[in-house]
Amino acid sequence: MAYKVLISDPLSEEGIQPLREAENLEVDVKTNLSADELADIIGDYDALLVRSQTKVTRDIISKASKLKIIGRAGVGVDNIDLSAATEYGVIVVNAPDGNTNSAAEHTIAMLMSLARKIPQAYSALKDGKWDRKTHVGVELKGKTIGVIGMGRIGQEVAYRAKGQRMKVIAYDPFLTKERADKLGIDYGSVEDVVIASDFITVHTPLIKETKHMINKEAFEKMKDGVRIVNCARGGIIDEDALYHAIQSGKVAGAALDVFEEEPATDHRLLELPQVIATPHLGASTVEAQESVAIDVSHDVVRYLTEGVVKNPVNLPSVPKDVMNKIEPYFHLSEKLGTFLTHVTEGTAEEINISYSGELTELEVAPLTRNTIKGLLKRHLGDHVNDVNASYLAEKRGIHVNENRTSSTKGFTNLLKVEVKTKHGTRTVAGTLLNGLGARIVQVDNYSVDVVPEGYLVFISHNDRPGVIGKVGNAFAENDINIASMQVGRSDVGGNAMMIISVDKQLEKEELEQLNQITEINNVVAIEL
Ligand SMILES: NC(=O)C1=CN([C@@H]2O[C@H](COP(=O)(O)OP(=O)(O)OC[C@H]3O[C@@H](n4cnc5c(N)ncnc54)[C@H](O)[C@@H]3O)[C@@H](O)[C@H]2O)C=CC1
Ligand SMILES: O=C(O)C(=O)COP(=O)(O)O
Repeated sequence: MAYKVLISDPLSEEGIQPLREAENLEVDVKTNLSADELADIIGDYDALLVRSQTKVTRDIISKASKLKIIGRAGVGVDNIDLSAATEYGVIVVNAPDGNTNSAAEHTIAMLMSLARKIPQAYSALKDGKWDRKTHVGVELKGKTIGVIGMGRIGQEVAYRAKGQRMKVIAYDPFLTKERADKLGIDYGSVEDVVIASDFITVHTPLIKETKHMINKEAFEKMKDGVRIVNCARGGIIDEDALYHAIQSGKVAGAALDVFEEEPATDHRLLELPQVIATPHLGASTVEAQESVAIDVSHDVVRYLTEGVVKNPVNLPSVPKDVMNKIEPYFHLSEKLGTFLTHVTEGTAEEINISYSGELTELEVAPLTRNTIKGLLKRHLGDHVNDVNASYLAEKRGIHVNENRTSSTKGFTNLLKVEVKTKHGTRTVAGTLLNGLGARIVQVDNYSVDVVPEGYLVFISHNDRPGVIGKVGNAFAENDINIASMQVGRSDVGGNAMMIISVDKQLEKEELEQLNQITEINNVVAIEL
């Protein structure tokens, strides 16, 4: 059956060609949907592509029973409920690089328009007024511009501002002195930037930490006559505080491309002559739109066909070369998790995952997620995936510890998973044998050699003569073929276990028959 993709904001037609050309993909473009209309149809779709307009709320995500991926053709994902997406196992991807240049150029255009009052002069002239007195501007040369947020766009803006012969002072939690020196700019705290600047431009994401970071207190610290630019996100600047700072004369002007509530057609800031504005046009160029749509379309196709993406937002990104190295262990890690769900009694409280040998040199976080997925999937169902596995474990109060050890027990690589419940601890370890594939090599303290595949029967029993024969007879009586059998014991006459590979899943009665054997304490049928 074909995957269905919904595009709910206007995207470049050239940019979505990868979707149109992909096999097995049906693309619907339905823009300007109300929240209710989107909620009504989202259940039919496997992928949703948006810009900043569509609000992808928890309600929408909860109704999106088939949804696997949300693609944001742009940078900011504040219109998408990321926690809900993660919880429901929906991966979110964006296109972080495609609109950097356009947003930086727009910021500079706004900065110059603000300094020279171009929109106000244009508007007056269009109204038939040749007014050269009201529209006297200020120069940029020699002025200080404060850049808050020195990511992709902030850096490009700083670079261009230097081209205007401005002094640049910046703040970003990741900006180091070395980097600032290299860029030929000053750096300081938010307060340093706010105090020193004639112009302030913000380029952070809108997150808890940045919401209203430019507020009443910040305005009070600024130079009189400061000018403000926001081409990042409405809400980074407190709009009420900005309004009052302009009215009081503290702020000489503001250039705004973004607003707390969009569309912002009826906003009191727009009534102020000192405010110039555009309707969220930072990324609206032919080039940027084509680029972001191409990037996000490729990720959607890749995810639906191969399960990999380049720009994940709610999953750490794993470089391709790293992925190639860890990929062979994926199967093993999930199977170890699944094996443990069968043989563990009670609810997992702690999961300890140890990586040894060659594995210690690899980026193992994706394997940890995959192991957790294996541990949760049997009870929670197929909606458990790489996106939500860690979240679901955390939500259930399961502590997951990941560590690297030198103890390889002679294997070149060893992946050991330990699950602690109220009833005790169970351990299983596996390895990837060169040329032979995955093997389970340890269950608790017993060494075994089991292919983690197909149907297994796990028997705990007391080490007595004749048990193996009785088990063999029971299998023969029920016409069940044994492909392989592993037996281990702690000490002579003590606890022992068997792992038997069989050709089919055992029926309930067959398991009960095995349980009747006096020496047997427990029998579990495992499907891997
Ligand atoms: N107006 C428009 O159409 C467009 C707006 N944007 C917006 O521009 C903003 C920046 O985008 P990019 O540069 O691509 O993102 P980015 O992720 O490359 O840069 C954001 C920077 O903000 C920094 N940051 C985070 N918290 C901070 C804090 N508390 N104080 C100072 N800096 C902080 C980060 O360390 C990072 O370096 C985003 O909000 C994005 O949504 C992006 C493209 C177009
Ligand atoms: O990429 C971003 O963060 C933007 O703000 C661009 O938004 P848009 O795709 O033009 O609605």
